[in-house]
Amino acid sequence: TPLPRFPRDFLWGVSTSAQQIEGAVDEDGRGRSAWDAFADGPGRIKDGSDARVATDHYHRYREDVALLRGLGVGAYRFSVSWPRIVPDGRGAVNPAGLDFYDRLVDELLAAGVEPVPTLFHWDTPQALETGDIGGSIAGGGSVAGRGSVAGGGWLARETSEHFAAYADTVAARLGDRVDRWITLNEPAELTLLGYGLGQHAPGRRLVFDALPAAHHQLLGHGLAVQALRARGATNIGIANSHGPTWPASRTEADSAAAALYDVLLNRLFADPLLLGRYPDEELAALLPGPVADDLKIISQPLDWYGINYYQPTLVGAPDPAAAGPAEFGGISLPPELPFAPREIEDRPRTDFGWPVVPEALTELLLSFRERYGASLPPVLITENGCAYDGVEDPDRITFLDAHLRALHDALSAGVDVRGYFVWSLMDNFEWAEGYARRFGLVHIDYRTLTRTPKSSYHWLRDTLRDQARG
Ligand SMILES: O=C(O)[C@H](O)[C@@H](O)[C@H](O)[C@H](O)CO
Repeated sequence: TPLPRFPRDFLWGVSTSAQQIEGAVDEDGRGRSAWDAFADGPGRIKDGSDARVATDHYHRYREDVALLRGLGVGAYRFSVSWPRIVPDGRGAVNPAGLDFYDRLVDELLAAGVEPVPTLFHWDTPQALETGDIGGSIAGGGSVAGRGSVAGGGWLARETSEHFAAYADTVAARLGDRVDRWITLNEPAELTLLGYGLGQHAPGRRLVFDALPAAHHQLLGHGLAVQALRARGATNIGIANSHGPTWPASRTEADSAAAALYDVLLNRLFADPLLLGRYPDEELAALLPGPVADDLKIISQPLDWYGINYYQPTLVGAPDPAAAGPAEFGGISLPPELPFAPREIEDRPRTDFGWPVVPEALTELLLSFRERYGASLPPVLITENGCAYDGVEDPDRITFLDAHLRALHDALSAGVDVRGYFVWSLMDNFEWAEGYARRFGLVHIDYRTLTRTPKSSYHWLRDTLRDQARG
């Protein structure tokens, strides 16, 4: 059966991020990012690769914009590379970096595709992580004539302020042509995987001592909103990762574990923005700085709220009888974590092993309306997608079709959702998984960098044509 009809002004788009597609990491004055440094660490990336070339989008962006035009989407969510614009994360701006996004934005507008930049998608300038300035060097320490300052990346409050200064620089250059802005991508994942478990850059395994990185990202978001508004922006959102948390059983232990997981992965990153408070007093007490004042900055009203949805999480209490530390998604969890994610059974799985649960997207949106009510601005699904191999990808078509129906169910139930962005336009560098996981609508041959639209690309093009016919 054909897809239900979405509103005429529904925003259809696709998403990517700079570190995952651009390549050209040493070109035109770009500084080093935390992911450049992380990928240089042996065994950090499963297939031993790095993002030095990725899909070479930096040189092939015209071809990629032509693929967007061919798809018929109304918008393209990409990210701006902070180290390409401000190589050391603070101080000197790199004009050649801004020139690249000028060219990309002009190419998009000429193709009738709205540019939707994310200011930060995990590629923290390495100099902010290590404190080295004047040419980031892996491993920290200062070299004569180069100097060093407090490092620590998002563990450091300064990084929030440097982020706002960078946001202002980008808005000053692109604000005349960009209407819709995204401050951060998934602060929850960066906090958990980058600072908590060490699975992602910068590779810190601080467990609960990672919490300051959460607060400083949210503060950076708030300060960036102020900077964008000061430049006249009127259409600002964030792209937060969310998914329902299901208790593994009705036992008190499992319910408590699931509730804590939901606080740490969902509510810790939504409540401060939408309710102006942290979901838990004890947790808030662990955070550095004038939290109450910071919350005023963090909770400035947004014009819309972005949700990245992939899957629900089944959570139970750690199994005391378990032989070793709990594992989840190939990540060994620190024993002090009072919860353990469990595998969701009896569901189809993507080639990444993720369960396919479209109805959980409906559940998530209804629960958000329930919890945040009038504090929830219009919603955009800023990412949804799946990893499957092959140019012929019927499973991806089935996945997208089912999630669009689930989204339409939430719309019909009155949730104010205004758009949907597929992750991703093309296969790309899937972080610690390297190039082994393919999320694209367009296949990339990493030897020749040839782009080949997959059957899902054609399906989405026809679907959008059909929707436009109305
Ligand atoms: O959600 C994320 O983790 C990121 O935003 C993307 O960069 C990922 O590549 C995608 O989600 C697939 O995992």
